[in-house]
Order: sequence, then structure tokens, then C-alpha cells
Amino acid sequence: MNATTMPPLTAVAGAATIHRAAGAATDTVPAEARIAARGLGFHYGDSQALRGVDLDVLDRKVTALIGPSGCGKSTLLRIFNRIYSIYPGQRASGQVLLDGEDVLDPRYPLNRLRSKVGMVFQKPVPFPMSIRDNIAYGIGHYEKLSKADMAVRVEHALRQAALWDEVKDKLDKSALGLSGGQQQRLCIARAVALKPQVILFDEPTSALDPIATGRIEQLFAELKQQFTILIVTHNMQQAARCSDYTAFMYLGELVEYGPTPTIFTRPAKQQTEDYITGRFG
Ligand SMILES: Nc1ncnc2c1ncn2[C@@H]1O[C@H](COP(=O)(O)OP(=O)(O)OP(=O)(O)O)[C@@H](O)[C@H]1O
Repeated sequence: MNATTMPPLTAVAGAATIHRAAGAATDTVPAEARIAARGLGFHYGDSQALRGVDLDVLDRKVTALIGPSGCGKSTLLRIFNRIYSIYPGQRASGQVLLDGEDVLDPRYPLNRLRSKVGMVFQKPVPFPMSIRDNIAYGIGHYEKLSKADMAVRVEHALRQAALWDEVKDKLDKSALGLSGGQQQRLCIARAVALKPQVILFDEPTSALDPIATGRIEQLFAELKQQFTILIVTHNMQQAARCSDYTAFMYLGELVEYGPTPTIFTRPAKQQTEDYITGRFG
């Protein structure tokens, strides 16, 4: 992202700076940025997958990451909750600021990060346990709730994921008996149940049929009232339909970032235009 392609801060009411982590870069992060990448790079062993990525993911908006296969979308997403750190040889450089703190700093507790930044994967991966326990299990890692409070939390999460009506009479049945679309909404319920600030979605509908896809797309509009959403998608129509901001990536760099209507109708960069008009990728 560069100065010409960033959303103009002056257009955002109340733009201000927030305190930065010790040693953070000296540029400013708009107050509306829930999470901000600064100078992000990433290596898989000797191979560099990302370089110099700056991105402000704005609070309670849906931001889509688009770009041709292999451009680094999933890599970027996976940095935001440090999931790469479990794999030897994978390393990130630069900063990811959440509430002014650098979550890539090894001193930033992973447990805290995971409670603030949730993730939903391409393929729904329910735990082999009941629908209720799929949600309660994660909560139990972070909070000690009474049985009654847990029941309220589970119901609320299932309602937020638009799944409650379909499962309320079978909460003790195995989650593996749900359809693919229901399983994905269960994974969304599992993420929202932890009350994170940010939810990362890595191609969340690519394994689903159009009806199940439509239901999840509708959910984004509701979830963004409460959560900041970052979604990797191959589907440009999906990015255009669901997101407020779009970032276009190419060969490990962030080429252009801005309001979705601008990116899709008046992109500033030729590469962006070529991609969205189907000339490459
Ligand atoms: N585990 C890995 N080990 C080595 N290189 C990897 C690994 N995962 C991804 N890469 C490489 O990093 C680069 C970025 O991959 P990434 O999966 O982030 O791209 P992407 O834009 O999400 O692609 P796609 O749209 O196909 O999922 C690619 O060149 C890819 O080959």
C-alpha cells in the first residue's frame, strides 16, 4: 500500500493516532485500524513469500484480500494470529499492531492473541464431539463459566452464526452429522463464542454450495456490527458483494488497497485492473 492507494484518513471521522508498541515504526496508525501491518515480510525457509506489506484493517469492517494464486493472501492472513509459529522454518518480520501492541513479538502471549483474533478455515473442521461441546470446549480454555452462563454463551454464539434454529433440538448430537454449510457456521459460532475483536476467514466458502455460500455471505454483514473481519477469497464477486475494503496482492506485495467500490470500478494500478477484468490470474 502506498500513500496514493490508502483510504484517505481525512475521510474517516475522528482519525487519530494510537500509542505504539515500544520499538514500533514511527508512522501513525489510524484509530479506526483494529489491526495494522507494518513492513511485513514472511519467509518459508529460504523462500520469501511476502515483502513490505503495510495494511490497516479497519474496525468493524469487512476487508477482502484478493489476488492470483500464490500471491501470499493466506500467508498474510496466517501472520495475523501467528499460526505460522508452530511450523519450523517459517518466520515473519515487521509488525502487526493490535491495540498498539506488536502481536509478532514473542513476548505477546499466544493465548491472548488467539482470544482476540479468531480464525475460520477453508474446510470446516468441527471437533468430533457434540454441537454444544464444540463451542463450550474453546470457551473453557479461556474462561470458567457456570453451566447456566455457558448455556447462554453457546446459544448466543449459535444465534450469531445463524445456526441456532437448525440445531437447538440436537445440541448433544455429534457435530459431524451436520451438513458442510452447517459445519462451517458451527466453526463461525466457535470463533465468535470467544468474543474476539478480529475474525480471519481463509476462503470460508470455497468448499460450499451456492446456497450455503449465500448464508455465510449474509452473515458477514451481521458479524461486522461486532467484529472486524478479514477474508481471503478467490471469488471476486464475493469480495465485491461482501467487503467494505479490498486489498489486491501480487507476487508477495500489496499492490493496492482501498474502498471496495473504488478497487472494482476505478483501480489506481494497472495490475489491479488487469486482475479484476480477468486479464491475468
Ligand atoms: N508451507 C509452505 N512452504 C513453502 N512455501 C509455501 C508454503 N505455503 C505457501 N508457500 C508459498 O508462499 C507463496 C504464497 O502462498 P499463499 O498460500 O500465501 O498464496 P495464496 O495467495 O493464498 O494462494 P492461493 O490463492 O492459491 O491459496 C507461494 O509462492 C507458495 O508457494
